[in-house]
Amino acid sequence: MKAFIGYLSMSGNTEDMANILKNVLVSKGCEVEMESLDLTEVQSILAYDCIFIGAYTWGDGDLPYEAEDFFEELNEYDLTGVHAACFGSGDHAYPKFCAAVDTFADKLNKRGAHVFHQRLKIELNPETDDQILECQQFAESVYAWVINKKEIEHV
Ligand SMILES: Cc1cc2nc3c(=O)[nH]c(=O)nc-3n(C[C@H](O)[C@H](O)[C@H](O)COP(=O)(O)O)c2cc1C
Repeated sequence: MKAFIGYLSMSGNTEDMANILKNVLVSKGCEVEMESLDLTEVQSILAYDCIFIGAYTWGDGDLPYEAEDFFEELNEYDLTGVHAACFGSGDHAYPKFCAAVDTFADKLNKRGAHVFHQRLKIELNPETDDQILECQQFAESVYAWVINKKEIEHV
């Protein structure tokens, strides 16, 4: 399976999540490409078996500024057949916890992608054993979901 992980991270928390996801996927034998979302063109990620989109939340539940071009570009594509999963770090001190994760999941869904039902939201840095496990289990669940769906589609 080929996976793409695109993320935005200002202080490294979402990036640490992305690295945990990557390590699990690599351990499953996946080929993983990872890059900052402000460098990503939507066209270039359509061929992956699964795309992971990660972002921290800014302002009052807003997307990071650097995510806006990618987010707008999604409007130009039909994502039918694309498998996607969303993740990000946030802070419960703000009223709209990890709202950027939902904004991305909703947009991908509207553009026709299959979006994994669970959204991975971590408080600040994934540093406790429970938080790390949650990230690892998320990657494993998404992996199993994609493999399962692709097998069904190919029957
Ligand atoms: C000005 C500002 C606004 C923020 N707004 C939100 C918010 O609305 N919701 C949220 O969950 N976190 C919010 N955060 C917290 C960040 O999302 C959090 O610190 C996150 O861990 C940063 O991730 P990063 O290290 O990947 O950049 C805000 C942080 C700052 C500095």
